[in-house]
Amino acid sequence: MSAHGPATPMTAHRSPALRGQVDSPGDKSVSHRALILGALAVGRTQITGLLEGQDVLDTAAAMRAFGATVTRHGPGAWSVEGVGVGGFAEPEQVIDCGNSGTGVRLIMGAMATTAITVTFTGDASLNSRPMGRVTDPLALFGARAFGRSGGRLPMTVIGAADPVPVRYALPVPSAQVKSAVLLAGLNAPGATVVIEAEPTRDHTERMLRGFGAELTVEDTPEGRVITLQGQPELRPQTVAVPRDPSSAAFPACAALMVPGSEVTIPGVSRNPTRDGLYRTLVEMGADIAFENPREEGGEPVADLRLRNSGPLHGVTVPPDRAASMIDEYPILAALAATAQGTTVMRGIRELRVKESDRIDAMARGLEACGVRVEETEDSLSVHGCGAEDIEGGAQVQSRLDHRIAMSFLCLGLVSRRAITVDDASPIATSFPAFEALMTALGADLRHGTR
Ligand SMILES: O=C(O)C1=C[C@@H](OP(=O)(O)O)[C@@H](O)[C@H](O)C1
Ligand SMILES: C=C(OP(=O)(O)O)C(=O)O
Repeated sequence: MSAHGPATPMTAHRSPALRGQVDSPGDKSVSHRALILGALAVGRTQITGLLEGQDVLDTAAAMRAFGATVTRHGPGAWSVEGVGVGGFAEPEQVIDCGNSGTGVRLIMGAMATTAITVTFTGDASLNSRPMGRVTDPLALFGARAFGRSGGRLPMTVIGAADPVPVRYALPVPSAQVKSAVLLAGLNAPGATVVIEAEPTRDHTERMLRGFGAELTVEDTPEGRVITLQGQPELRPQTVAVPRDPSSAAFPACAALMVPGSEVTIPGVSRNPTRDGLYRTLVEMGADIAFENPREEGGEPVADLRLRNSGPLHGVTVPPDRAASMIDEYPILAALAATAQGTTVMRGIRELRVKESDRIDAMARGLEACGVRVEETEDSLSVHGCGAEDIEGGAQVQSRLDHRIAMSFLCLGLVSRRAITVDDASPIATSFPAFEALMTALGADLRHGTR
């Protein structure tokens, strides 16, 4: 369970060149899925490299509440004794998913076709996010949901006693919605079909296949058509979680902001549904090498080597890239402030329903640091100042959003005057070692407001 403790301000000061290697954390998306599919398999799944961030710990606690035996054996080494598809027990307590949209939405899907009743809640950020995007398709299976106005948590979901399979075209590009439908489809007889017009991260599809489900993916004029045969017996797996490209983005972009930096980040996922930021950085002129490309745990990975070899230039990021870098726009916006010229990010309306309204959070924070921005409902433009000319000197609100906090702490490493984030504690949801790893590279991060 996660309770939000007292705010812990943190301040970033202009730093010397960042140098060294970063063992960045396990992938958050893959970690949630490994725990949930492990809980739905029959037998013991072994996981290495699990992200031990609060979001994932909350999912682990939830899987225990549904009857799985979840054990930590050492750093990142976990096992899950599953209860089988349809075997979830009704939890005795409210399921608290903390700050995690992925956790709550995937777990709602996983329980929606079992005849149990579950009440979900989260922190103030999660309780303000829309759940109708998940409960609408789950209703087609026969599940019912009763939440607060606007489809918000706390919410009680009554799983379908007699589920029917579903054919569903995603109205928003969302891997969470896609995954919720596929996980619900596991306990429905027959074929559940999800159609996505724009490809989103495909970890659920990859992992379902790995656990022995029959799943096909077809590219058609309508989009990607994913077909899952229901009621398989999932076989336990050994899951090696790759390192998270969304977390690696912070040391990577910090290295590209701080003059003279050279940083290596081994074993980062290069899954093409996640690599939009890295494609964008190359277009901006970044010096990045993707070394030793290989496959680990069913995902392509590579060692990233980044050199700061001068200023980057602004680019226009097209809307069709948004899904492949959806969590990286905050750090890209910070990096764009240090580039020459304007960076235009289009097709990003989904950022408004993340842990915070990330377009607004970045726009207001950047303005407070002396950076000129323009926003629309669906876009953000950042006028770069060059690495040496960001004013900084602001206290920025992190709004219970780990990525906003980390983005401004990275920007503070180059700004003239220090940047404070009012609360760095949300960083522990996805990247608990952020401060330690960044400090080891030479970043000047200090607790408090000075
Ligand atoms: O499926 C996932 O693991 C995730 C999907 C994305 O959310 P949406 O599906 O809402 O775009 C992303 O922002 C989130 O951090 C993780
Ligand atoms: C959007 C994010 O996570 P979630 O939706 O799982 O809260 C994120 O980690 O940036």
